Amino acid sequence: MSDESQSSLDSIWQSEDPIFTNKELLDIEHIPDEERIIGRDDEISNLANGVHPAIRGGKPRNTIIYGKTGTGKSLVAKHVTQSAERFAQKEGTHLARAYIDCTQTTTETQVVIKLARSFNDPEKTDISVPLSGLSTNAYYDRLWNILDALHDVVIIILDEIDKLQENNVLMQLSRAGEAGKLESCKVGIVAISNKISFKDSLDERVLSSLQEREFIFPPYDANQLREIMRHREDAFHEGVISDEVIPLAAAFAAQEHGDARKALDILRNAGELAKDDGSDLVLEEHVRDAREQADIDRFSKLLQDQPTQSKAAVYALSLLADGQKQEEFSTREIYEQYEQLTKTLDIDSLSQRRMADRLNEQAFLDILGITDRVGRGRGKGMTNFYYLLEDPKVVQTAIESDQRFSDVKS
Ligand SMILES: Nc1ncnc2c1ncn2[C@@H]1O[C@H](COP(=O)(O)OP(=O)(O)OP(=O)(O)O)[C@@H](O)[C@H]1O
Repeated sequence: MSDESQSSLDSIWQSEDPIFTNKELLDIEHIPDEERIIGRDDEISNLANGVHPAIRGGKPRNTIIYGKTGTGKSLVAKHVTQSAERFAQKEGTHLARAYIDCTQTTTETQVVIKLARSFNDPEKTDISVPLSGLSTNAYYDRLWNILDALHDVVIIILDEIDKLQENNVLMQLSRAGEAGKLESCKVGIVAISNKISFKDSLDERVLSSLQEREFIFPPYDANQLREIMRHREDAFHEGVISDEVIPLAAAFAAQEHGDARKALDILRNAGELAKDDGSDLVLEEHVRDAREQADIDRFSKLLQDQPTQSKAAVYALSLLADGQKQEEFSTREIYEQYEQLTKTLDIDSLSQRRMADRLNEQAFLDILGITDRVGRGRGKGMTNFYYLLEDPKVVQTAIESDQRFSDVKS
């Protein structure tokens, strides 16, 4: 390596970040201090009231929290249980908590292993919890023994509980005390879900013990989103974000059902884009670009595991919707576009009916919407009309990240 390139690297390493002083404040995993949590006082005290008995070793009340994505459900659950753990310690109560992300830990056995390992202290119990090799029942036995040996009370947060593949674990955990599995330790569950309909899949007995308390977290309005961001402004150097940045990011996130995650993502990405541009200031244009990038990322993620045929059907709809006033298109209109597209892509063409099935699946994933009404033209019966839930350009860019689609327009 030449001396010249080494010295240019040195100057990069030595330089200070021109935009951020403390970027971690904008990380999604970051749990902010109490004074940075905005607009959730009622939700915090409601949950705390249910957890309260645990401070002195009593059984916390099981709770289900519902609400759309980015409404602070995980944050409030973590904050309240963390604070309870600290307070209980002062009172001499052995309170422990565990957090399970059910999108990652999806089977009954995985959940039990994770809980047993997180509540265990092998030096104090002599109980080992291997990562594999035991039956699910044997893992349960170890979990109950660990809980009785080490803890007066435990609180288990089950985040995105609708992603659990097996509900038996909910039955076991919520009824462990009554069923005589535990001698002294008390168990409280805080279950979190984006979907109210998740209850439909539960056994009556599990449901009645899980939903001793039930809350719905409302979306944030633009004022609250502004405040949430203002309370993280010290992630940036003073004076670096121009005046319009936070209001604009708040307005974008408010359009998206008041999602705080989205607001903070836009703010962080706008800072990154400003840095990449070599700009000393974060400007309105960076916020606009960050928003578009956030939408593309979200859509790419939604679509990444979808089969090519499903992407082709959605892409056909996006081509129709692009640059037109008309927003909804009938199955027939989309199918004509889809057939041309499959020729360009050199892939098989499904029947109209099977293509429509693919579109219907995408509605389930929140990629598009469907209305059914009388079709255009005379003598038409009821037919489905489809519309995109995102700007067609964003949808196209997201799908074009799949190599097969990258050359369609050229
Ligand atoms: N009231 C709030 N004050 C400050 N920051 C917040 C607030 N609500 C949410 N946030 C921040 O927004 C991000 C998303 O919040 P959180 O993960 O709690 O949402 P959620 O409702 O659990 O969403 P999901 O259902 O997608 O998991 C986190 O970074 C969190 O710190």
